[in-house]
Amino acid sequence: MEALVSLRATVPSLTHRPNKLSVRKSISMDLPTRNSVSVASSSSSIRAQQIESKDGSATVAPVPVPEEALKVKEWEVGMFQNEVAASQGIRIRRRPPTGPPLHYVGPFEFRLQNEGNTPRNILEEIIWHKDTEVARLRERRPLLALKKELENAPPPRDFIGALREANLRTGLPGLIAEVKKASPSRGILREDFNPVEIAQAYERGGAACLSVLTDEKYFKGSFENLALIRNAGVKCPLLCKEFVVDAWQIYNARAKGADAILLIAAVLPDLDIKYMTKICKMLGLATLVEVHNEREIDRVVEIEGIELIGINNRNLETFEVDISITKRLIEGERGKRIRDKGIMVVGESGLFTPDDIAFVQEAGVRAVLVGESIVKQSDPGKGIAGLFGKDISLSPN
Ligand SMILES: O=P(O)(O)OC[C@@H](O)[C@@H](O)c1c[nH]c2ccccc12
Repeated sequence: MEALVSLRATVPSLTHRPNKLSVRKSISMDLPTRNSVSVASSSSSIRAQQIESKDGSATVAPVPVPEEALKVKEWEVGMFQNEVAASQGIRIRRRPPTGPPLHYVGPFEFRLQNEGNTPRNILEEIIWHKDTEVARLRERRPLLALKKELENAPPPRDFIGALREANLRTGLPGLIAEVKKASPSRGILREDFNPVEIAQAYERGGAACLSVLTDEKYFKGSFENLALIRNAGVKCPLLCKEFVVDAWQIYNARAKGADAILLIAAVLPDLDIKYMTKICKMLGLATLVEVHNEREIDRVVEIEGIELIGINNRNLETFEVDISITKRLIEGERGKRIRDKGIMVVGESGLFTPDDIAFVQEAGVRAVLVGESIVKQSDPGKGIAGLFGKDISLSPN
């Protein structure tokens, strides 16, 4: 049996896009386990209203009272973001598309599993989790409080300048060495994980900059690690490796001592990247904008103020790694455009040997971002010499 749940008249603010609010749901009598429907009583704060359903018959549907209209509005914004993103080829949805918040769906709550509520891949799962995580954190420390903290933050250092300098000094790509304990694709990379010791070893080994993972749930990182490394006196500029979905996170990163932050083009529409880059500039942070395919790099190159683009050889949706992606994305005309604009390119992920480094250098990168191959070594500093095939520390012995 098929039922059409029309939300049109339940959310007055959405009537300008009524077609987006008709949700077709299959409800069968003997509920199959994969499409199970859980039903709970609706909130008492919902008023009922008569609406016309598709076939013209009148039905009763709930109307949110004003204090809850805000939640609906938030949901609407989320949906709108998903649409803008999709128009730019972004497949990652910022929020689960089935909504609005449960009890607006009808006189009963309907929650259909595996019908849009399930993330399509790991990146989408991370983003959905991040969105709620940030909303919670933001409530506890509003932007205004965070802005105050900035006054006491250690001053930002020149991330891109350090990469350029290292490239000139060694004739090899400047190294961003990643402090990485684990990842969803590789599991735990290092059991005895002391972030400060690893950071100091990287610095001694000749890293130009460090990348510190701050996501807790999926990468076992933390902002505490970032602050510890900064406060231990490590001089290499620090990249905050986060999944940014909200400008609040940029202020937070700077407050913790970051010198640069990652923005992922597979997640953020152009306008977000543009305005987040502006905020970063204002705060003295560099942005590393990460891309993985032609469409993303073409979008990013045209955004005003972009200075550093990272090409991730790992597809964050499937975990597949292929270092020839770096080469493919900066070949020919596209590469020329990037060089003409003076944008520095970073080759990211899956780099293990001197041959790998030579391959991406030949392709045109002037910096690399490396985690697994060096963090796994008993002495991560010596791991750098192994990666480059030579000692690149400032005082080689
Ligand atoms: O450990 P690897 O394969 O050397 O990769 C490092 C870095 O490129 C990778 O951790 C990374 C690149 N982009 C990301 C975005 C989020 C989390 C992690 C990443």
